[in-house]
Amino acid sequence: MSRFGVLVVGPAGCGKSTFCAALISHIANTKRSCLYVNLDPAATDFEYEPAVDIKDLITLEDAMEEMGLGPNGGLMACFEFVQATPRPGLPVASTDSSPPFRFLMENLDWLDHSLDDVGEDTLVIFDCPGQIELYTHVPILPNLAKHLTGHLQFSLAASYLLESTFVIDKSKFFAGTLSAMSAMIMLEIPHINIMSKMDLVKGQFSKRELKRFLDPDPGIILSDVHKETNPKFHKLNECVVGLIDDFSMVQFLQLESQNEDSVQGILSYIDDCVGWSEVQEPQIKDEPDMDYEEPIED
Ligand SMILES: Nc1nc2c(ncn2[C@@H]2O[C@H](COP(=O)(O)OP(=O)(O)OP(=O)(O)O)[C@@H](O)[C@H]2O)c(=O)[nH]1
Ligand SMILES: [Mg+2]
Repeated sequence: MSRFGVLVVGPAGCGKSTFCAALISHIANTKRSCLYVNLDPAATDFEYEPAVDIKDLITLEDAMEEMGLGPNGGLMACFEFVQATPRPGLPVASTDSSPPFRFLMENLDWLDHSLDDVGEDTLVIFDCPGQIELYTHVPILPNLAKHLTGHLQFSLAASYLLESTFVIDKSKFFAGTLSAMSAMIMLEIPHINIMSKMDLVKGQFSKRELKRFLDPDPGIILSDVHKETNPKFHKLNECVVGLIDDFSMVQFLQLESQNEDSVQGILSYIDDCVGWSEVQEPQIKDEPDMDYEEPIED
C-alpha cells in the first residue's frame, strides 16, 4: 500500500505552518483526507490541532533545561541526542540516564505507530521547524525522510518555502536558492520551490517584474548582482549562478496562503510529485458515472 506525504520546510517564519493550515482547510473543503503532523518541538499555537505532535515525545524547553543547551542547540537535540559540553561557570547539565523525554530519531517506532493507520487516501502534512540546519547541514531530516520513504513506504515530496520579500533582493535570492538547493540535495525526494507571502509584493511589482524572480534568467540577474558587489567577488558570483543554473533550481511557484486557488495550485503540484492521482483515479472510475450518456448511433 502507498502512503502519501509532504514535508513543509523552509527558513524560520517563511509561512510553513500557515501554509499547512491553508492546505488542511482546502483539503477538507474538497472532501479529501489529510493528517497533520507537527515536527516542531517549539511550536505552540496551532490553527488545527496536530494529530501527531513531536511535543508528546519532547519539547524545546525539555531539551534546553535538561541538557543545558540554548534554543538552537536545544532544537537540534530534540531530534537526536547530543552530548552537551559543560562550559566553565555555567551549571552542569543533568546527567540523568533516563530523562523524562525521548529524542525523535531514537524513538521512530513512536512515529511508525502514530502513522500506522494512514491509508492511501490520506495526505500526511509534516510541518517542520524553521531551523534549516536540520535539512541543509546535518542529516537529521534527510534520515527521517529515508525512514518515511523506506520503512513506512511513503511517497514523499518536499515543499521548500522562501518568503517573497526575502527573494526580491537579488543577493538574498541567491542565498535562499542555495539553501533550497542544499535541502533538495540532502533530502533526495521530489522538491518544489515555493515563493510564499506573494500578497506582500504583488502591489509593488507588475506581473512582468515578478516573473523575473519566479522564473528568472540567472544571467540577467547576475549582471544586476555584479553592479552591487565588489569586483573581486564577480568570479564567485558567476560560479554560484552557474551552479544554480545547472540544477535548474530557479523556478518558484507562487503562494498566497489566504487565497484558496493559490493553495489548490500548489496542492496539484504536490499531488503530481507524489503520484497521488495515479492511485486515486482507478477508485474514482469504479464509481458509477451518473452523467455518462451512451453515444447515439446513427
Ligand atoms: N501576508 C502574509 N503573511 C503570511 C502568509 N503566510 C504566513 N504569514 C505570516 O507570517 C508569519 C509567520 O508565519 P508561520 O506560518 O508561523 O511561519 P513558519 O514558517 O511556520 O514559522 P516557524 O515555524 O517559526 O519557522 C505569521 O505572522 C503569518 O501570519 C502569507 O501568505 N501572507
Ligand atoms: Mg511553524
